[in-house]
Amino acid sequence: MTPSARVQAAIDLLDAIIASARDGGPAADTLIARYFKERRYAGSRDRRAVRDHVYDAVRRVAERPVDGRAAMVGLASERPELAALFDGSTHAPAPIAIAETGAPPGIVPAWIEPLLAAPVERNALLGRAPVDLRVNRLKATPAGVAPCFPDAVELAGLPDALRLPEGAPVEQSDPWKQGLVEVQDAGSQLISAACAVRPGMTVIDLCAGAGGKTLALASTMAGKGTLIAADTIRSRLARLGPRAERAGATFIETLLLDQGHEAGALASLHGRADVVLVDAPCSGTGTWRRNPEARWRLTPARLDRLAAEQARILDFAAPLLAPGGALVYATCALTDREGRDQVRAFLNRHDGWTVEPLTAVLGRSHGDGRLLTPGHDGTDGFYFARLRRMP
Ligand SMILES: C[S@@+](CC[C@H](N)C(=O)[O-])C[C@H]1O[C@@H](n2cnc3c(N)ncnc32)[C@H](O)[C@@H]1O
Repeated sequence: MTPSARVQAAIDLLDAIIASARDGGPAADTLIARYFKERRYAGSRDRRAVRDHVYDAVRRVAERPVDGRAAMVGLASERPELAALFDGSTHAPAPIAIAETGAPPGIVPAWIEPLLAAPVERNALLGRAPVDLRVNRLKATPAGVAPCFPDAVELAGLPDALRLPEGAPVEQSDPWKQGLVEVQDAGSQLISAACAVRPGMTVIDLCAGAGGKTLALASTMAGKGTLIAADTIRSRLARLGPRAERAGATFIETLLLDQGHEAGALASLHGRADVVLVDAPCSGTGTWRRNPEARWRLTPARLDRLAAEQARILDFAAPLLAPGGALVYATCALTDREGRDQVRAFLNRHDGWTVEPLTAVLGRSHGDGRLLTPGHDGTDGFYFARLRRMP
């Protein structure tokens, strides 16, 4: 592909990404993979160049652009060498008209800006994310694994964490293939640690997804006790199976819930759990550095639906706790509505609960819980709180 044809390919892909964000379709990574599967003539350098154009354009724009050309023309307005590739030659984009300015730059969509928690450093939301590893204590120790990753640095206060530079190809390494390590953001590791699980406990990970945090809980529980991973999406829970096998976490049970009718499947667990983790579905505002196009997907109506769902999940989670048990609420969201205010509203709706102060190495105290941000902590953004059901 010529350099100009790569720019046109990026424009075509951006068109697809914009439509998908508007209509709730597949993620950008999936669309890019599909695009190149159908275009075998593109070599690895073409693919890398097109992908870089696409993500540079996505990262640069906060509001969903009208089309892919507007996104790329906006990027070209800051890069003369890119603007020169709009030359109208075969497979190239048409020249940029004098009045054509492209999509304006921005970090946070204007409507979300006032909803973000006040301490959030807006400028750091689109920074580069490192690769964090969690050592799986079921199979390894940090001291045993560290020599396999000479570039890794330890993270103070997170004894099982190792940090590698952005893009490190961990999944090709033997320790990953053998289940000695998992890729997991340090913020997620901190939330699992806030659950303070111990071997022998009964623990429910109520929004387990593909089990990132379930596996961390399994590691701390040393394979002893009851650990239930529940979710409403079968395909996500199915991804936990092979991961758990690789990690040697064979004691995990999975529970598929029926959206809107969760209470039935959970009835036999009422009053039994020592710890319930609610890692709720959320706006993902804390993970924009990994999914920058998520900014183009979120709408006020979607945020309303998410906030209502978070409250509903908390309400059916609460009866699962044994007296004295701990409910840990977490979201990778940085809006107060989904974090601080959601926890306060739960405490206002339910009698018999107390807040447990969290003294983590990272984050800041915010409302009844803790706020982690990319700018302050170098992790993805999270809000989490630990609540205890009074005995
Ligand atoms: C933030 S993700 C969980 C990520 C996961 N805990 C991890 O660490 O990888 C939220 C999950 O909640 C699930 N979910 C959505 N509504 C739910 C409900 N009503 N009950 C249980 N899980 C739900 C979603 O399918 C999604 O997998």
